[in-house]
Amino acid sequence: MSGRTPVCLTIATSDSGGGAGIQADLKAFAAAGVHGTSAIVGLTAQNTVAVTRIVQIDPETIVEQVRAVVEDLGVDAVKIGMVGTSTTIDAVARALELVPADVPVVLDPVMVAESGARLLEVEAHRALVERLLPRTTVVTPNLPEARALVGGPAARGDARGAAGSAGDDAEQLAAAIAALGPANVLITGGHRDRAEDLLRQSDGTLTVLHGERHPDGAAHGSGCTHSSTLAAQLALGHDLVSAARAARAIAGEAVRQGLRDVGRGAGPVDVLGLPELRLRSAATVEAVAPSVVERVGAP
Ligand SMILES: Nc1ncnc2c1ncn2[C@@H]1O[C@H](COP(=O)(O)OP(=O)(O)OP(=O)(O)O)[C@@H](O)[C@H]1O
Ligand SMILES: Cc1ncc(COP(=O)(O)O)c(N)n1
Repeated sequence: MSGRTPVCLTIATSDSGGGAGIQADLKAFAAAGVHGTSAIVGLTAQNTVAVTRIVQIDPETIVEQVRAVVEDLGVDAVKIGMVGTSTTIDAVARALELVPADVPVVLDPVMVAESGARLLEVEAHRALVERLLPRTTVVTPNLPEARALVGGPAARGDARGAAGSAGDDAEQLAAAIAALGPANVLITGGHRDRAEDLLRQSDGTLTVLHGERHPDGAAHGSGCTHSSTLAAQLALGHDLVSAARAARAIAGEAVRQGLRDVGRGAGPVDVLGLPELRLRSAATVEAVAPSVVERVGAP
């Protein structure tokens, strides 16, 4: 990577609760030390308990956001998150034509929220597979999303109930997804017993990314944080295996230190280490305050 600050672009949807989506992506970019930009394709009225409204942004505005970023700032890696509908997927596919072909694209095929709400219309599955997967450098489904990509049931409850074990079908699923066009497939392990990720590279090489599982952490936004960190690591010039290891480690840590005291449902991950930041900013304020405080007049 040259001396220029790397730029990452997230093409995704806003989470008003700040745990997932665009908000999680920009935090993950900042935590990785890259400049984050965004093309917002939709809005959710969402908190840690429910998603109560979803609105799509019009297709031309989606394309224009990507154009504005690409033409001026340049883009070193793209992350795609919740896209919602086939109309939006079509706009995202058109927007990707503005991104140079050698720029890596990480696709997190978001389908169902942690709180259970459906985030990708069922009839949009096909568009996602046909329009986005062929331009994808790494697709990062969790186990239920992996099953849905190859035509299985999409409901998160299905896979939560059948949380994977050593004998689950991640390897076969990764091979079947690879046949749909993405260069590499990374099946994330949040819904498996051991929180292991499985990376299948374009040459068929399989790598298991181990890490501690944090059952008592807070995981709303773990997938968004993972895929954005992966994109940022690629933008920084790291090879895919190193980037995937870093994404696994950082997402796991963000779950471990997740904000269980925020919201009544599944709390948001914390990729920045907010308690530590709070201490540091208090110390900074302490350090600069004497130089800016001037007492004028009598009490
Ligand atoms: N409880 C956990 N402990 C440790 N690591 C975790 C845990 N849950 C998820 N991870 C890690 O976080 C990353 C994201 O995985 P996950 O399977 O949760 O994605 P996801 O289901 O797509 O997330 P989301 O529901 O936010 O879209 C992976 O690297 C995974 O191993
Ligand atoms: C806008 C948006 N994007 C992605 C997710 C998935 O994240 P999670 O499964 O952790 O709820 C979400 N809930 N909302």
